[in-house]
Amino acid sequence: MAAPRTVDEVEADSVQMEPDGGVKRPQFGTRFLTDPRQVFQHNAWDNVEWTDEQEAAAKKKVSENSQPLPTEKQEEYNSRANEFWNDFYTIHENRFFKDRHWLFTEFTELAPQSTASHKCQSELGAAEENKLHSLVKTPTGEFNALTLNNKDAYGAAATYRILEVGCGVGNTVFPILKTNNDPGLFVYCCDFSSTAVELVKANPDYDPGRCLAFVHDLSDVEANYPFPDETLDVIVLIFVLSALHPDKMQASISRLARLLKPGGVLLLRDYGRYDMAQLRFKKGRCLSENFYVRGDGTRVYFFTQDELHQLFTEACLEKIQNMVDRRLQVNRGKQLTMYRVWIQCKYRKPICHPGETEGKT
Ligand SMILES: C[S@@+](CC[C@H](N)C(=O)[O-])C[C@H]1O[C@@H](n2cnc3c(N)ncnc32)[C@H](O)[C@@H]1O
Repeated sequence: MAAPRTVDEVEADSVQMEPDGGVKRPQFGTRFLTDPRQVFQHNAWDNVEWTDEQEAAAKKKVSENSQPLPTEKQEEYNSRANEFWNDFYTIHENRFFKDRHWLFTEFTELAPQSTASHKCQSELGAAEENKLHSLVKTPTGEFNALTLNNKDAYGAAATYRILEVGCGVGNTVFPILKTNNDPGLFVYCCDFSSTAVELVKANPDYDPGRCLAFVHDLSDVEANYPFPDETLDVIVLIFVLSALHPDKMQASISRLARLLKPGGVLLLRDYGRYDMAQLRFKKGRCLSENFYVRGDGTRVYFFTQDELHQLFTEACLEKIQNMVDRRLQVNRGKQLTMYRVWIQCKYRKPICHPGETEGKT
């Protein structure tokens, strides 16, 4: 039986969401705690500096709880990973994660009239056109039925294509569809939990003319996507890469990089090393270094900025942003302080101009 997660573990930044839930919230990193006596005056403080003692205590806590579980147990969590997430969504349905309202201030690529995209479109020209026409032919396997039944749902005519991987019940997808009114927008979203994908499709805001949700395992790098390589403007990974086994991360990111157009961007927000959620793990939950299994069987890794940089650059993507967000969240009612550590990255697939590669080895 899955143990319920506490709301403190919610990655959704729900605690610091603006009261109006609107999209005009300030960017992260703008509210600083200068007077410690004011700590309970706001829900959250940005760019909190950790003391050396705090860092050392975190390191000690992590090393105390780093005895890995036996191989058989590890194998079970690996092979049944999607079942544990199915159970999670069967219990919580769409009530656990909150809509990501910070998306548009942090990732302007998701907002309407993103200039990067349209520049990208015009630069691609004829080669891109050819790819568009192959959109409805390419998919195989489970996508064949979809192709035959619902050709328009593939976004063949779109001018701006976003893919969200590990979309859960749509807390990123639906805000994008609601906020971004670009008529050329098409949003693909996938998750390896069929329960989550069913919940996305059952949402009244799910519009097959603008969106396609499908079951897909990110770590299965041989599996097809319902569109060809080099056709996406944006890929979004929100707290999903951390759910993969560390051994699968590199191949998965490299596979995703192939889907991006030249000039397309990959956006990520995920757990950072020594986040409160990591420090709360007790003995017997560690799978390997900085990788844990929760009470409900779902897994989570805690990244450093360097590790993510390595994964993206190895996939031939170039850095636009790689920042750590150290936030002090405050539960004013309970007078509790919680130190959160998240990492936010933007990496771009380089645009290779004709002749640029000549002479390079
Ligand atoms: C922490 S939740 C985040 C959900 C969503 N991105 C959001 O922000 O609300 C992680 C999601 O990743 C999905 N996931 C985990 N491993 C995956 C994999 N190998 N392939 C596809 N989805 C995966 C889970 O089913 C879950 O929906």
